[in-house]
Amino acid sequence: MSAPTGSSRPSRPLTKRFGSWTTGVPAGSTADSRLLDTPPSSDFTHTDPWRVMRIQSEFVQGFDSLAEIGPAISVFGSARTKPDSPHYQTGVDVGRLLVEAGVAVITGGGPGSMEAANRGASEAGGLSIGLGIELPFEQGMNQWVALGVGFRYFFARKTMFVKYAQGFVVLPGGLGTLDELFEAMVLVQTSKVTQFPIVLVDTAFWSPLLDWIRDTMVAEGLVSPGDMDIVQLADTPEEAVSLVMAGEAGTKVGAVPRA
Ligand SMILES: C/C(=C\CNc1ncnc2c1ncn2[C@@H]1O[C@H](COP(=O)(O)O)[C@@H](O)[C@H]1O)CO
Repeated sequence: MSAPTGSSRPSRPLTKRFGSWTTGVPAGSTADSRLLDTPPSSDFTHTDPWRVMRIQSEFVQGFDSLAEIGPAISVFGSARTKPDSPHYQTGVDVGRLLVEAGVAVITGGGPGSMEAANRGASEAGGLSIGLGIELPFEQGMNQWVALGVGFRYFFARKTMFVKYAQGFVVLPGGLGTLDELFEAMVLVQTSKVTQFPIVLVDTAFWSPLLDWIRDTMVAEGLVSPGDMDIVQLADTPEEAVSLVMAGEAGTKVGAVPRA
């Protein structure tokens, strides 16, 4: 029997995901991946314009949910950090100190360092926010999130991390953390955001990356020497929070204030 095609495709059960109803999808597939993948046939292409409505709804939901959170700092870091890791305790302390400094804490809402920062914020009685992401393997929001917003699309979610935060604290992490860090660095480098401190926690972890940027990218003229000032290094939660709250790093001379 041949595989069903086009509109004859069997319907799938409805599944509740992140507060909105969606049709179930094959394992390993997400809305993000289906949008970005090359379509197997032209039938599929015709559904892309309608996805704009879904994408739009993510921005509307995000803007609506976060409009009144007040000052906030986004905290990034590994989803794989274990609770007994020193990085986890650093995340807890960063979350707590940010709340004590008077700001809300925004994370990706997942496990590891995200959970740690949400936990610190929550235990300190502050606003603990998680911006969850639909992943092929189901992953709920961590238990320390008080205000959770779910996203299907990484790009919509990333907009929220920047738009609703006045700075970033970045704990040790992997590719996801690097993606978020470099997005923020490029936004400052290109003056898309101003007065946006980005603080990397743990000099030993981040120095090899910064050395490579300086010794290779700057040396080859691919990055300006001044761009190294976009990020600052810290070794303790106190230092990280002090730097991010000072809010001066990454300021681009002549740039217009953020709208
Ligand atoms: C890997 C595992 C779960 C992943 N769950 C995630 N939930 C929410 N946000 C995530 C998740 N994974 C990555 N992110 C985002 O990227 C950053 C961490 O990525 P890294 O590669 O671990 O550095 C983080 O800031 C999130 O925004 C199972 O444990």
